[in-house]
Amino acid sequence: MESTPIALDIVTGFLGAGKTTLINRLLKDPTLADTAVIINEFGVVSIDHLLVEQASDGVIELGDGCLCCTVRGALVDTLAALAGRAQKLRRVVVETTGLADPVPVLQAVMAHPELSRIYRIESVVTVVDAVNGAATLDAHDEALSQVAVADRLILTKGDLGPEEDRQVLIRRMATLNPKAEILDARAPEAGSAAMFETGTGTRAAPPPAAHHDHDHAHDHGHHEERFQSVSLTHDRPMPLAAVENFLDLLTTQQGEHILRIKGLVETVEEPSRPLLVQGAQRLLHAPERLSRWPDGERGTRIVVIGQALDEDYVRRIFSAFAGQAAVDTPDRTALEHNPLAIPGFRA
Ligand SMILES: Nc1nc2c(ncn2[C@@H]2O[C@H](COP(=O)(O)OP(=O)(O)OP(=O)(O)O)[C@@H](O)[C@H]2O)c(=O)[nH]1
Repeated sequence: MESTPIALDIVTGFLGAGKTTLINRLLKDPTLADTAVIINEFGVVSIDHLLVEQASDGVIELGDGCLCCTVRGALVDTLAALAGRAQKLRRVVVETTGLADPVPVLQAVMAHPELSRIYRIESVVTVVDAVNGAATLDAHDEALSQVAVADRLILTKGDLGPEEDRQVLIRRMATLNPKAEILDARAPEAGSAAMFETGTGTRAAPPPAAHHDHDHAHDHGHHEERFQSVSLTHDRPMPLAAVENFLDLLTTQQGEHILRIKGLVETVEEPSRPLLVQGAQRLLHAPERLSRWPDGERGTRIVVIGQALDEDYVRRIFSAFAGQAAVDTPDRTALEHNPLAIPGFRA
């Protein structure tokens, strides 16, 4: 007798749109108890998996690189291993990086003789941020593709921006993908298993790519080359004010190049409780205090992902605020007093 296939759901959406936040809500839904979550990250310092609030054995982190490019093989291996191991597993949720195109991910599973038998692709859920969504769709083909292939579109951050802009974005999303249901992240279904249940049963085939008619690999090319990921680390506590000033200066000076900021900071004020800092494009979210260090390891680790980002400048201002003044780098006091004192500063 054939056993029931495991539901496979893809949660995608541009950098910082709110994928992890949504998955954390989902994991609290009791009907999702037999669910494994696979997380793929872009950037050498891994933070995402630390932020998914679940016993670590339910959450699997895939290595550095983009799921639709370098780590596709790792996903296939992970899915095969999960199927072999877990008798009770009913659903696997894959959170892609913000830059991934979900189509090649679906194709990899469906083209695999073994996996296509074990897994039933249930849905592609794309998260869109109401504040940055319009600008993101204008600037990044990846985001257009993610919206176009979705079964469900979840609109986040409706609490942050004007309702009028949100309505314009909803109309645009509906034009890009008339078949997908659009749900506000505040709706109860958005944080439950119902989000994945599209009512259409097994997808017969992966959806067509948004608007490319040429080879995927050539289309969006190599994310590792087009986007930079800068990892900043510091092993001593930093004053809260220094962290805030660093983030302010970073977004003021490099804002147009920044796609994502995410990090855990050890502060002088409360070293035992890490400060979670987050930003998406120019939007800096209010920092959050976590109750403990997720992996027990203290120290600051911040990832900045950008396009045409001035990496050297980012490192210099971080060093200055972290009190690691390098030769030629003014110290924090001088910077706070006069940010223009940074060597290489460009308006
Ligand atoms: N106010 C508000 N903030 C939100 C909402 N959804 C997400 N955020 C915040 O947005 C920031 C980014 O959210 P994440 O869930 O980490 O985004 P992500 O898509 O997983 O990010 P990447 O994995 O880096 O691409 C965090 O600071 C969240 O708290 C929302 O609906 N409202």
